[in-house]
Amino acid sequence: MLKLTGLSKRYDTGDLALNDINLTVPAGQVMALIGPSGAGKSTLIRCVNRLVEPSHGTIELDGQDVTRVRGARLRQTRRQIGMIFQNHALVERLSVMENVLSGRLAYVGFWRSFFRRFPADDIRQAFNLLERVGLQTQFDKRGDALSGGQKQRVGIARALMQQPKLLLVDEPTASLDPKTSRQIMRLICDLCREQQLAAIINIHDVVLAQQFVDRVVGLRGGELVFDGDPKDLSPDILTSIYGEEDWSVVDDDDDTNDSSAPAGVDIAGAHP
Ligand SMILES: Nc1ncnc2c1ncn2[C@@H]1O[C@H](COP(=O)(O)OP(=O)(O)OP(=O)(O)O)[C@@H](O)[C@H]1O
Repeated sequence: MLKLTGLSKRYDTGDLALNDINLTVPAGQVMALIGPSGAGKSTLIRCVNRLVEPSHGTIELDGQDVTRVRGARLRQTRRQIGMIFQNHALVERLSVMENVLSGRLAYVGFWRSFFRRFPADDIRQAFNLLERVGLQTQFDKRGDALSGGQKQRVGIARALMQQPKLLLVDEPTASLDPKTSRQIMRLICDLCREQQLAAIINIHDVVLAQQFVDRVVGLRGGELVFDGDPKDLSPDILTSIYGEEDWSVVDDDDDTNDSSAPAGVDIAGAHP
């Protein structure tokens, strides 16, 4: 479980990127973080993995205050947080298997991993994860020989190799086609539920998020302006997050707008 209490961040430039954010994400819950550009989504994620130092407030992971830990404790904390990136961040010249095993780097140490001496259990776990993400037959392919969707699956398997308590996911579908985007969102959400991981997904595609996540949090100007069920994202609430827009206008070429959208909510075409 992740708990943020009174989390604020003011950058040296004077920008107040987060203002008194209070949030609890229980194990197994997938939360989408939405909001316009500059709302503070990346800052929140960076505070949690401690790439950015919060100005005020606390961050607790499974009851442990990780807000100001340093050195070995910071490394231990980061081990518990799996990251999935928009650009996959694979080592392109390494194989799929080597990329997945690199998720164990923080556990096995540099020299052992440098000589590729991973324990047999790690290799077994990597094969299991590759099977789970549908890449078991591609384990010896180089990273640069994969499609965008396949790279993202490797990124997911690598994050899970860490055996994290929390997943932080940054725009996982930004460069993917609509069908692959849905498959990747479904995979991430299913895995979080199966493995009882808390997850925060920073995502711009509101319709896609609504179809898969358990909860949506909306930020605007560093403030939390919505925290609720995806099906409660009404046009009024979307306006409170993103500002004035005619949310009922449907784009003809909007492939993600399908009948599986939550019933009773007019979210059609809600692509801010
Ligand atoms: N390193 C930094 N130094 C100073 N100000 C920053 C820094 N990073 C972000 N900001 C400011 O903090 C605010 C929140 O930015 P942030 O990147 O967290 O927003 P975001 O919601 O992730 O935006 P986007 O969707 O465009 O990625 C903005 O006003 C931004 O200009």
